Amino acid sequence: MTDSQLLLQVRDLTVVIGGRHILHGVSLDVAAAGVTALLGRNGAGKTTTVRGILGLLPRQGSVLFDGVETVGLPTHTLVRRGIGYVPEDRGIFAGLTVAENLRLAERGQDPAYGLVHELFPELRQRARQQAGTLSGGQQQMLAIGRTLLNGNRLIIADEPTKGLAPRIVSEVAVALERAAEAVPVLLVEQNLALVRRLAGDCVVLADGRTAHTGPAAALLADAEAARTLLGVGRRPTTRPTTRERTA
Ligand SMILES: Nc1ncnc2c1ncn2[C@@H]1O[C@H](COP(=O)(O)OP(=O)(O)OP(=O)(O)O)[C@@H](O)[C@H]1O
Repeated sequence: MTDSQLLLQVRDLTVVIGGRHILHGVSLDVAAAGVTALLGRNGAGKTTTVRGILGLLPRQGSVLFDGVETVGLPTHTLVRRGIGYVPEDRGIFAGLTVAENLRLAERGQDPAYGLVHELFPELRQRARQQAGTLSGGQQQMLAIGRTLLNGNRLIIADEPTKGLAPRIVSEVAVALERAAEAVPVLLVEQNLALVRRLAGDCVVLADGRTAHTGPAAALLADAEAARTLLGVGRRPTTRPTTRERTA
């Protein structure tokens, strides 16, 4: 991929919290279109990477967004430059209506309600509903829709399907698919079926480092690599069969 096809280039991102190195030099690229998945076992450093990219944690290294260095810039500047964030807890206001949640997210003169309602008609239909009474999938639509209001150029979504029932996961998959048609997405995700469906490239972290980068489909088709890097699938049995044991 050429540099011009890359929207985000992270190099040697290091995060130290309370004297402990959490990230030891993460490097990753996010393509200027589609979904790039950020994968890894629990505790590998995915959320810390996202928070480091956004400047929510003190970090060192380089984060180029559209070719411009952003390490050293405050989070609000990054947000103004066009990075939308869907945090793990969704960050919506449960006591406010859908319309109020969207209004609070407005920035600038011309919020893109047309795009948001085109992608997520339910948000228009449920404009007056309290956000806390939406289903988990609808809440994710609201959280994602909110990031599309402001002409963002990249959406970072942190485990949007975590804790959701399978039926709701499919709703969120559709929401992400629709969003990614409009804006590139960096998706932190543990649900590999969803990754297979949505992601072009993937980056795998292990122990605060980049352990693998490449096409998501190739990694997920390689059972041994998926097991080693992601801890999924069963180890091939090495125990002798009954016949071998009794021979
Ligand atoms: N504020 C903090 N203080 C100390 N240690 C932290 C802090 N935040 C994260 N860690 C540690 O850093 C490591 C990486 O955490 P992180 O949440 O980034 O992993 P993750 O890959 O997102 O995991 P999960 O899939 O479980 O959400 C873990 O060992 C975690 O305990």
